[in-house]
Amino acid sequence: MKIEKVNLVYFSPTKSTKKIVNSIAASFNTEIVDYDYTHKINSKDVPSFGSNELVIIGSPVYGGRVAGVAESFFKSLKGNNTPVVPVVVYGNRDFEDALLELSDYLKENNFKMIGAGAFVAEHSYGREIAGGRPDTEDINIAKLLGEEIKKRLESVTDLSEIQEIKVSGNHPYKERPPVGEPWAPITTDDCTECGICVSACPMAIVSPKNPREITNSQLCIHCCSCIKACPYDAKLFTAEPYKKIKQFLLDNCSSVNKKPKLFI
Ligand SMILES: Cc1cc2nc3c(=O)[nH]c(=O)nc-3n(C[C@H](O)[C@H](O)[C@H](O)COP(=O)(O)O)c2cc1C
Repeated sequence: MKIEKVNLVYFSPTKSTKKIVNSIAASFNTEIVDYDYTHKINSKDVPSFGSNELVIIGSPVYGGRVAGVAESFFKSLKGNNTPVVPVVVYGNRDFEDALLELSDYLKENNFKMIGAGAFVAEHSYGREIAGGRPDTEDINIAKLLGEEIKKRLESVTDLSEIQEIKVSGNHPYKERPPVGEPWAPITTDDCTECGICVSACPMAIVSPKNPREITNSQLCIHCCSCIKACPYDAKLFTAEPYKKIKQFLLDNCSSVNKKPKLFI
């Protein structure tokens, strides 16, 4: 069957998910439409897709699930017997139920899953955990997934000829952590007020007037986009919950680097 367009739809505060979905699309020599929803995840303006389009949908894994702030967005995407490749990107701990969850939302909305993947990237919480990922090997594996999907689509005349894919994960999904006391990054004296963090924050809570200030800590999703974007390393987390998670990650997830997992 002929694919007229490839759509990339993703939420990616620290840009690893963006890299992976772009690499999967690399082998398609057709129109590629980039729907980067990182800075408009609460938008009601959500695209719907036709049966001759391929959609590659990506989310980071937060707590073994699809990023919570993006859940409603992913649920609102509409297909029309549209081939889809759901992708989750995780920081070398585990992706648990995230890929199953994402694929469930898409199947409920008239998408047909023809391939899927869970990829590893540097953990948002620090370079010590899977630093440098996705690396060349990860990118090549993402490209390979794209090539495989392309071949599969080209080899059939109708989507019904492609067997639906099963991914790993459990029902009910892992519970999201309870909402505790809010915590947000602090700013050190190295801040030059350049404002890069203002544009990096997907929740728009770094004050444009004073980038040292977080306007609403309750909205902080701890994605680390401001921390990673700062050229002066002037933003960091010092809160206790962060320290605990970071220590856990250093103790358990920093020595053995996991491989991407493809479902094709
Ligand atoms: C709040 C939060 C929770 C996370 N939970 C997990 C997790 O459960 N398992 C894991 O391996 N990585 C986890 N990570 C790491 C991210 O999934 C990983 O860094 C991912 O590459 C981020 O995607 P992005 O670069 O597209 O923003 C978490 C990161 C954050 C910020």
